[in-house]
Amino acid sequence: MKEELAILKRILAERRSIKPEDYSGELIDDHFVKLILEQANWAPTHGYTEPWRFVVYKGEALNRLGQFLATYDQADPEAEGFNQIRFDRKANRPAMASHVIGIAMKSGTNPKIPEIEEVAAVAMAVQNMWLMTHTLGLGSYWSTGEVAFSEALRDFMGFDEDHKAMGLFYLGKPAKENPKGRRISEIESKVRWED
Ligand SMILES: Cc1cc2nc3c(=O)[nH]c(=O)nc-3n(C[C@H](O)[C@H](O)[C@H](O)COP(=O)(O)O)c2cc1C
Repeated sequence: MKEELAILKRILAERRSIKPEDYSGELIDDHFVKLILEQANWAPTHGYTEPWRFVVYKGEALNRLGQFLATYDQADPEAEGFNQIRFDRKANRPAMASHVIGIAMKSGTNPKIPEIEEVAAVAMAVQNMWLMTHTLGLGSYWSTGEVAFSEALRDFMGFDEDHKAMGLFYLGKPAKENPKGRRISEIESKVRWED
């Protein structure tokens, strides 16, 4: 038990956000991606709604995703202020990863389960994936920003109006050691006990 506790504490504290710029470019075997996704499915939900939905992008699909992200950011190359360098950076970023997992939430139909609970459940599924990637020695991070929750991303991912897009989960082999974690304040400053 003591050993399990030490391992769990270490995994939770040492999981880091590792971005595509810090991936080696090596590909991860799909088998590991499936392992990661299986653990996402163990996230808890209220009422077994299991609202998480994913699309895995790999290979050429990463370039299609990049084109979508760059075009969402700057649709018109003829527009004043169009920045080609920025466009290319956005377009090329997904292909720096081995896989990118598109995250969506399927809206529930049970009025007793408000959307905030479904969002929380999807976030727990993502945390499961994040802990898995870290434990497998892989790098990952949840990328959001304006596009993450857009109908445009939902449509690009091929989900209908019953779904909400919730961003992208980048996956790759880290090129270097994970950075040290940082938190702004101690847990004590965020907790009040009442007795
Ligand atoms: C819901 C969510 C969305 C995030 N979106 C972004 C993002 O768009 N860009 C980014 O650089 N990091 C994003 N992150 C990662 C955070 O920057 C990161 O978790 C934070 O800096 C703490 O670092 P750590 O994950 O290594 O502990 C997101 C994290 C969460 C939980």
